[in-house]
Amino acid sequence: MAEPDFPPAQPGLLPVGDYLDRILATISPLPAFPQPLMEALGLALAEDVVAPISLPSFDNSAMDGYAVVTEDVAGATEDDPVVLPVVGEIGAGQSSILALSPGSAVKIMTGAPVPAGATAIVPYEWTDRGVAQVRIAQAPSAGQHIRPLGDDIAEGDMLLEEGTVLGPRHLGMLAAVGRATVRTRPRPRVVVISTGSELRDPGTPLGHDSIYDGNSYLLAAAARAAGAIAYRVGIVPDETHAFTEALSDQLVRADLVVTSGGVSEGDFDVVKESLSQHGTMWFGGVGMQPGKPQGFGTVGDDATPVFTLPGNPVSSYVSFETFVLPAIRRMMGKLPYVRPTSRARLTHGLSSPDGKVQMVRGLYDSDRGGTFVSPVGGHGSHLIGDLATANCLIEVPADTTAIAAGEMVAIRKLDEEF
Ligand SMILES: Nc1nc2c(c(=O)[nH]1)N[C@H]1C(S)=C(S)[C@@H](COP(=O)(O)OP(=O)(O)OC[C@H]3O[C@@H](n4cnc5c(N)ncnc54)[C@H](O)[C@@H]3O)O[C@H]1N2
Ligand code: MOO
Repeated sequence: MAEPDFPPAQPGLLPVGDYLDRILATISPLPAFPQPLMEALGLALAEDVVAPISLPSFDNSAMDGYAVVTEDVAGATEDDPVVLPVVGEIGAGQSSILALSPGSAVKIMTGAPVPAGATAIVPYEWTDRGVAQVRIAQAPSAGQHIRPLGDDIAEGDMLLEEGTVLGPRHLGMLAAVGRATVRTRPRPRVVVISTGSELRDPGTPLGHDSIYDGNSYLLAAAARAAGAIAYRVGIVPDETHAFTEALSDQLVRADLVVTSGGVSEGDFDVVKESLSQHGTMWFGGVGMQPGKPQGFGTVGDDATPVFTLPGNPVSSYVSFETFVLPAIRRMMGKLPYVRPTSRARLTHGLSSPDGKVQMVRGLYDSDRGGTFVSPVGGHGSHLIGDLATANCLIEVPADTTAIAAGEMVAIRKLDEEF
């Protein structure tokens, strides 16, 4: 990874776009290597794939029937059928009969190689299905039901360009042309650590002063949904040595680390305290609400990128969406890095702080009249119930303080593949 290039502690808020640009300039795509096809599902190709063979790789029959010479059966009708001797049978996977002599027919199955000299296939339905000889009651056109060599793919064709994200149909085609492996960028291993002495694991008793650790699940699930391999490390208490130890233990298996909590101004903000010693870590305010307090840098011998996200659940999630998701996609070589925006009509007016991009949780719905979006819940960054109801973020620009109902806004659809 490159050295992060951030301004020294600056008085104002760093604009969202500047912060993201600096993050992406620090992150490098992971080295590519050949992977078996089934491991490559959802990964970006790191090579151009050229067809090593043609498909079909030989002329073959599209029907179960008889291979014939078209001229021999040109006059065949229901009332005046043509009768030909059947000189053999070819199944799929058999090339026992290499050539057909005029005046005869060969039984042939779907997918079987068409013998040289045959110019059409007569389907069973046009015949009496004879074994020693066959009665043909309809004339095929030249080439009928023959799938010619190279009809689909020609050897040397460009099949898939570098950067293509491989889906089931791509993998099917790669296998069909004989590729067992493809060079792809692997899934980054993302370690998620949540900090806070008030946190408890779901399924354990809750004290009157404790809360369940929702964030490590939220962030690890978001990392997995983004294509990463997510390791959810349990809770680390607000103690500097505990955090430092947990981090150094985890670095061996991490391509990227995400922490939650401990980055604002509190007396127990251990993440900031522990990592501030690192020359490459930047902590500061970003012009976004929720998600103002942020930290990013690289740590350890391998310069592993670390994102320290704010602890409020909605802030953590919005920060992940805005900064970590693009970093994971860059590591995977998946373009675009940033989730695209689309337009929707606002059903209710909303207000927004001046000088910060506001990420409002929204619920969109599309019908023939267009896409409409309603803000969900309030501004509070603790409102995880509302976050779970939302299916998009409404992005309000930093210089906009109010938007009236009926106006068009930019939304990011959270559950859509891109
Ligand atoms: N004096 C100031 N106080 C705060 C400021 C500020 O500028 N000056 N910024 C506020 C903003 S904005 C945010 S966001 C939070 C960020 O705080 P931290 O990152 O230090 O997070 P914590 O204090 O540890 O926790 C905040 C909040 O979130 C809850 N939390 C934490 N971790 C989890 C988790 N894993 N699962 C569920 N909930 C979690 C935690 O209990 C707190 O309620 O700081 C503001 N304060
Ligand atoms: O910016 Mo904090 O992230 O509002 O809640």
